[in-house]
Amino acid sequence: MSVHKHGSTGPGCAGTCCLKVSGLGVNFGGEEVLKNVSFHLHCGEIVALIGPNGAGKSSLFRTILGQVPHSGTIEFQRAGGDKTRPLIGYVPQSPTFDRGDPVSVFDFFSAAISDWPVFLPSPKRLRERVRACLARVHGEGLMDRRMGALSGGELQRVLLALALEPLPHILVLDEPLSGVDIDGERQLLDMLDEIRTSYDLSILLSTHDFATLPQYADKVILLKSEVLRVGPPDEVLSSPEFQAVFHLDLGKGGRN
Ligand SMILES: Nc1ncnc2c1ncn2[C@@H]1O[C@H](COP(=O)(O)OP(=O)(O)OP(=O)(O)O)[C@@H](O)[C@H]1O
Repeated sequence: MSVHKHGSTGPGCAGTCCLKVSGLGVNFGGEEVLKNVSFHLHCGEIVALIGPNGAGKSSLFRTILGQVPHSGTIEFQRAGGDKTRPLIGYVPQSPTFDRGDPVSVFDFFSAAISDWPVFLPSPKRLRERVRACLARVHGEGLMDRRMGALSGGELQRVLLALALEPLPHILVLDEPLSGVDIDGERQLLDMLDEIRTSYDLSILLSTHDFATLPQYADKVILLKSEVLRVGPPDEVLSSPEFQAVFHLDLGKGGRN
């Protein structure tokens, strides 16, 4: 469980650049879902992607993950100018589990990170490994809980722990706050803040929760097929582009 440090400042970049997306375009069956999308993600930054339903947020994430053909470029920068693909941890939009499902957090986790058959007694070292992974999100106590019995916030923590094993360079989270209550939301956001500092991660997440953006996001990207506005949260939330898209005037601080 090493802590790694990221690359150097990229050309034309004020900060230490980790991901550079330039002129990105995605077309699904003739529909231009993403058009000329450009932005930079710097090391240690939390960048929030906002936009209405169907704006292309998930499509952008899947393109960065290498799952979608595209035009334009996606460049990664790592320590020592190494431009090989970095590890990306991905938390998809929250899956649902049957409330009666007997699968425990340990079963779910160990099936994902090892090939040990779940019907055999688990070796102590595997339990220790899963416990250490869950400890990254202060979730050791969740290990023997059933997946179906977790709250929205607890489920997000388990998925986050999974995305952090092995430790990625970039963490991508698709709407991590949906289905999470106010307390769970606060815990999750504090945890992301702690994780980016402890592990020197860059975090890219999408959200429909604008009120919390000024407290945790370094930068906000307003997307509606194309980037309509990018900048600090206060600036984006009080922009005419934001008002035109959401018909909301949140003013400075992001609260109405
Ligand atoms: N595999 C696909 N094939 C065809 N069209 C797709 C595919 N995936 C997404 N789309 C379309 O691309 C557009 C953008 O969808 P996407 O899921 O990326 O938006 P989103 O901003 O994540 O929306 P939401 O906030 O509702 O999750 C939508 O019109 C969607 O129907």
